Amino acid sequence: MSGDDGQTTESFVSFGEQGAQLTYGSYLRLPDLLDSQHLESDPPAHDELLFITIHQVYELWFKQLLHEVTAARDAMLAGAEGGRLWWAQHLLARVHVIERVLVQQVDVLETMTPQDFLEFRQRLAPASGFQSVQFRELEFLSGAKDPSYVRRFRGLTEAEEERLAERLEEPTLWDAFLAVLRSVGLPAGSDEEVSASMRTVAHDRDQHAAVWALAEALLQHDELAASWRARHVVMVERMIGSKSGTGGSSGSTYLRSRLPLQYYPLLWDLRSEL
Ligand code: HEM
Ligand SMILES: N[C@@H](CC(=O)c1ccccc1NC=O)C(=O)O
Repeated sequence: MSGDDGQTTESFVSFGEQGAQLTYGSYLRLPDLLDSQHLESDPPAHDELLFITIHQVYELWFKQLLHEVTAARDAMLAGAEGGRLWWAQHLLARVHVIERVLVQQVDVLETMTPQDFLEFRQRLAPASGFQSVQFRELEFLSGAKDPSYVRRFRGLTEAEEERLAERLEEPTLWDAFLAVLRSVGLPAGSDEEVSASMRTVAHDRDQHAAVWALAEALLQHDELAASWRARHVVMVERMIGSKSGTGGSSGSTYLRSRLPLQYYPLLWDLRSEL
């Protein structure tokens, strides 16, 4: 801004300010966000705020991951001729960074001792992470569709039930990858065909650089999901040992049974065939 004396003075210049005045707090809906931590314990257990905050942060990142993985899937479904494989790859690279944050975030919750967790743990039953709809949506969208998880959910709202049913219907990231293979003329009708096509891709990276890069990005996503499961179960054993879970499962025994899950077994098998 130029004053009468010709000197430029520091001032807050408004730009693009139209209609209602946006503020930091109103844009980010902070009144709602910061009023969403309600403790169950009474008198309040000191560590329950951390427990709630961590879970809410996870759910926000799950929402972001669903947004990114869905867009990557759609870009891949259009095949190589869609011209957006670079975009899928770009988004999957972001997905990996977020997933690393999710694994590292366990460290924060692990600063809680088992004694401090037990101050409010009994108040949580029958709630449990098992009921995280977005976590299950991510598994389904990635390729691990298992309708039995929907049947085991308790207390789903109608909207949540619909979201899960839709995820069971719609194409997965793996379906989208098969569309990419077909779009470059590689057969992907059966597992054997997919494996043979992947050997072709792996042995001719000059020709198939984009497809190979996407396969590696899927494998990275799979590996990071496995890292989260492994990190979570170790934290669980540190917190509750071999006790059963508030969600009614055997606890760490159940969680360990999920460690071998692979979203893309054919991409892992390929390693033995190269
Ligand atoms: C003190 C910390 C934690 C403990 C002791 C714990 C314990 C457990 C247990 C025992 C289960 C098995 C289900 C049950 O019977 O309850 C479970 C499942 C689960 N938890 Fe946690 N958890 C903790 C923190 C977290 C955090 C921070 C998240 C992040 C969202 C999370 C997400 C999940 C998910 C998604 C499942 C379902 C896993 C599956 O079905 O494969 N948990 N947890
Ligand atoms: N299932 C845990 C409790 C727990 O961690 C939890 C409880 C309510 C909402 C989310 C949770 N997080 C992960 O399971 C337990 O058995 O101690």
